[in-house]
Amino acid sequence: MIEQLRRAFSTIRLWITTAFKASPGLAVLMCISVVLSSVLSPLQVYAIKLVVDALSGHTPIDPSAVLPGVVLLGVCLLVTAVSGSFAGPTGDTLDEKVYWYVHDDLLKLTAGIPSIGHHEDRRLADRLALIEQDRHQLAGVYRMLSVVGGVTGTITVVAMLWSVSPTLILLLLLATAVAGIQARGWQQQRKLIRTHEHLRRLGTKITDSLTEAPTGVEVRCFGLGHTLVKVAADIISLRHNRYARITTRFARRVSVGWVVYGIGYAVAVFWLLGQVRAGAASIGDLTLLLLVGPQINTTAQGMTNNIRMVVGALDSFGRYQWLHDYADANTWQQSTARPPAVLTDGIRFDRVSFGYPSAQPDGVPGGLDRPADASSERAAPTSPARTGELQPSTALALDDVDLFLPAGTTVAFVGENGAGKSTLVKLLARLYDPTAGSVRIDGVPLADIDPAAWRDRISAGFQDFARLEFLAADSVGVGDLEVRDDRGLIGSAVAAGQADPVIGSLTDGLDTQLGRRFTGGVGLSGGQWQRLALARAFMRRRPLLMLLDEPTAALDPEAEQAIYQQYGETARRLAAETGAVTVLVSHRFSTVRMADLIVVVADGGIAEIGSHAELMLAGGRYAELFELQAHAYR
Ligand SMILES: Nc1ncnc2c1ncn2[C@@H]1O[C@H](COP(=O)(O)OP(=O)(O)OP(=O)(O)O)[C@@H](O)[C@H]1O
Repeated sequence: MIEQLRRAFSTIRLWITTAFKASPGLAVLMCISVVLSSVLSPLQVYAIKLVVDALSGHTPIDPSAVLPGVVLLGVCLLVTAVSGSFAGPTGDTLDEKVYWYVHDDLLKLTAGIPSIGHHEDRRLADRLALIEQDRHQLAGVYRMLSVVGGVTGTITVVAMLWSVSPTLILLLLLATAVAGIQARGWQQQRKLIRTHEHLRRLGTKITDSLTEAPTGVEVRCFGLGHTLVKVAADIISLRHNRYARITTRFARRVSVGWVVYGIGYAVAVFWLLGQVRAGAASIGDLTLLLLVGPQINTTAQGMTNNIRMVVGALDSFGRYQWLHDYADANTWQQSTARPPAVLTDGIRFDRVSFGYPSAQPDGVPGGLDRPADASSERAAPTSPARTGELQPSTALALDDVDLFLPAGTTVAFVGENGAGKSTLVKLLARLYDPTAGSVRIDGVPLADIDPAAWRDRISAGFQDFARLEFLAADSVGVGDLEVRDDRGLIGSAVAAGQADPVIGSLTDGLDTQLGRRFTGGVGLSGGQWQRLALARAFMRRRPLLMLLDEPTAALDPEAEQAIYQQYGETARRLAAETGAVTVLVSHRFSTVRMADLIVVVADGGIAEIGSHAELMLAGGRYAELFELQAHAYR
């Protein structure tokens, strides 16, 4: 209970502060405008009643009796006109500013998480998408003030109806009941949107695969176009049909409700007319009821809209708060140790087990008829374990691994697809923390080392390399941000990564814009992109760890040979300078055999370990695979 209150309080605080942080001046202006507009509208009606009462039954007309009503009406109209003229543009500008503020904040939150587990977390993806869709809900505190305005407006209408006859309050109650049905429909629509978000994302993803270049080739070769269009349409229409059913059901109920209200209002007018005839009510009272009539249902709808808006905003800000909590729980702030200047002992896996977050039960996307549990929406991720980052997995990619990588050595990981080689590499880069056990750097747990400081001391080349569509110089230079503009170092890295021919083929050399989507941008082949990625990896000057996870898969044999020669030289130099460990993942045994230590990974564990000569002598799995490949090349 206390925890829920604390969360509600921090959500409301986030709601209030967001608009003021995004644009304090505009937020204040909008607050003033909302309060004014909520008070002025009922006041105008009251002013008309004053005028009518002053006029009726008084001949000749007494100007002094009419004056207060006329002055009040004039002031109301003037202030409404002035505040109305700036409210629209001010509100739009504030909405835009809040949207971009939240957008930037979300990017900072997600980019600030040092692990990559959150990229695979369905709950995070759902919430990010919902926040994006609900951006108008986030647009500020002045909407909260409209609730205050709504309450003021309601009290005024109640007072006016009461002044004519307390029985007329029944009209407001009737209108509120109808508006309540409308709000309930809206609530069900929102629930459906929330619980079916994964279907929308799935549909969009399939549609994207039809329009994006990398997938477009296979979609055409396999003639998948029509099938995928149908699958996407089925998924989207499933969500749409459920939504439409709710909309129609509630539209019917609400229409009936307003017809009943209309009849009630007509009865009230005729009843009051009778009262006027009988001298029990004034013409001013009848005028007031006629004028207030349309306001009764606007007030009732305003009231329910306000409740709906508050609930919606609390929902959106709850999600926004959840993301803040998620990021806080995953920043690894407690990791403050510095990596060693040089590696003297080595890197040790100490009883390491690991399961991917997406292999957690909660990470499995809901099936078409099994939407995500909406009740989990508001639960706060108070610790990494609750975010799914470190929960024990049902499917372990690594199971109780003990492994030592001595300082100054080159170590090769070999094994079948899915054995766990890349997972070992990811743990070494601390892209995830182990589920159990620890990775130690010269005896210090990697989990205690500042992730940014550790990444500064590693260099990496991956099979799934990034195609950074920047200027060619930047695409390489960002490999070490501190020296990203140093053309001398970039030139050496380009040479080491065998990317000279790539840069040489570009019209403006290093100053060429990469990426066909940019004006004057140049498209590269897969192998050319990979050479730039390798050059980027060579930007790091004193790494303690070089990670090469099949980094040459897209290269021609000549370039691959040259690259490994280069890596061999760099590994020897670094081993002498920093005691660096070079880790190589490869399926090519001609490359693997050069390593000091070969680790055969199988089923998430270590099957064999030793030098090429030792493993060949042992005649186990490595020797078998080596012979198989050597035979194929003979
Ligand atoms: N992001 C992920 N989410 C869930 N499971 C994953 C993820 N990445 C890998 N796995 C699973 O973890 C296990 C080990 O995968 P890993 O990528 O480490 O294998 P690998 O030995 O590098 O294979 P390959 O030679 O094909 O690259 C596999 O069962 C794989 O399906």
